[in-house]
Amino acid sequence: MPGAGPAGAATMRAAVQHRYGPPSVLASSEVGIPLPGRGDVLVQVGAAAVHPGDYFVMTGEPYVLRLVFGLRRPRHGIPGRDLAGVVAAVGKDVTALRRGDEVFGWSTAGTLAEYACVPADNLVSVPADLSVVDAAAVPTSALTALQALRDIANVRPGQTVLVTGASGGVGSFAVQIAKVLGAEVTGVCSTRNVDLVRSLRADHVVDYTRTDFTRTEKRYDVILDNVEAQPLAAVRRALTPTGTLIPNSGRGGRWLGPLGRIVRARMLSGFTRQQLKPLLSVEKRKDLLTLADLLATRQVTPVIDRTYPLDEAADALRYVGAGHTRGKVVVTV
Ligand SMILES: NC(=O)C1=CN([C@@H]2O[C@H](COP(=O)(O)OP(=O)(O)OC[C@H]3O[C@@H](n4cnc5c(N)ncnc54)[C@H](OP(=O)(O)O)[C@@H]3O)[C@@H](O)[C@H]2O)C=CC1
Repeated sequence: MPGAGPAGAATMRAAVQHRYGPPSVLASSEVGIPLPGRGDVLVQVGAAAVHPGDYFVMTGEPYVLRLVFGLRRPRHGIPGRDLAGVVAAVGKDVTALRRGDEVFGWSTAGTLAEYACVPADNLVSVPADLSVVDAAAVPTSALTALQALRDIANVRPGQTVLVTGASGGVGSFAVQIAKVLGAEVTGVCSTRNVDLVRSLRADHVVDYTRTDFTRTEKRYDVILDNVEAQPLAAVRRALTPTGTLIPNSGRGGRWLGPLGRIVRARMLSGFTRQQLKPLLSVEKRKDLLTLADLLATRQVTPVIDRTYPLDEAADALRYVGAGHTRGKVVVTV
């Protein structure tokens, strides 16, 4: 897009993949700057977070993902969903944002690049004093945690909530959001992350290398299981009689995986509707605004594990794919 890039450049740097595969399929390339449609915003990307979900989409495994993202090769050559940056240009119908605004939000793909085209409805203003890296870390993971705890589990003050993978991208937000909702929170993590999870205001921390939470006497009203290291039936033992378990390992695809497991568990293991609920999180602008408030008032603070420059996006995805991140991994552009 002539005029949008620096000195009117029409091309940009991006992490591009032409086929499914390991992180080495991602190559730093020069490509055309996308053109914003009528309701779109062209964002000059400052930072873009990467998720386990981005890793699965890059590899094209499990295969069922290819039904959505392209059968033979990825439909979107540039991966990446979450971003923060500055508005470089707006489409004809966009009135709420203007060139120069600092924004964060999500796209279906294409954020691992110098510029990304995003529907204006997917973006909100970055709260004052929040860095571009912190803002990019928020959208998908924090929205997932918020919707799981507030909307699906309907967490109420005084309830007991257990979060597995409490040191990870979703878990580190979930611990903080459960506290905001007034719950008594237990985070499950490894020894090296105990202090981190305590610093997120967890009331109790279970080190899974020493204690199996499914084998203690303690019972929880809500369990958000971001790891699914134990079978659902074992985790059910740790629920109160009216408790709710939300599995969220992302295994088998974002929606098909949880739905498949829940149908099987309900049919074969006698889980009730109340005991087991699928997490089908959907990005909503009003939830992003809620999160912007929580960030502005410092009730929620992103945890950043590592940042990588755009040219090393493959290394960022390799690291995320290994599954041991502490908070979020962000690519800076
Ligand atoms: N439904 C949705 O919309 C979304 C789903 N997801 C899914 O949620 C899952 C979690 O995502 P995310 O938080 O980003 O993942 P991360 O990779 O960021 O975090 C995983 C964390 O879990 C810890 N961990 C590993 N094994 C255990 C264990 N047995 N018990 C407790 N903690 C453990 C890891 O640390 P260590 O190994 O050091 O213990 C790491 O900190 C993913 O599978 C992802 O696909 C994510 C975003 C959206």
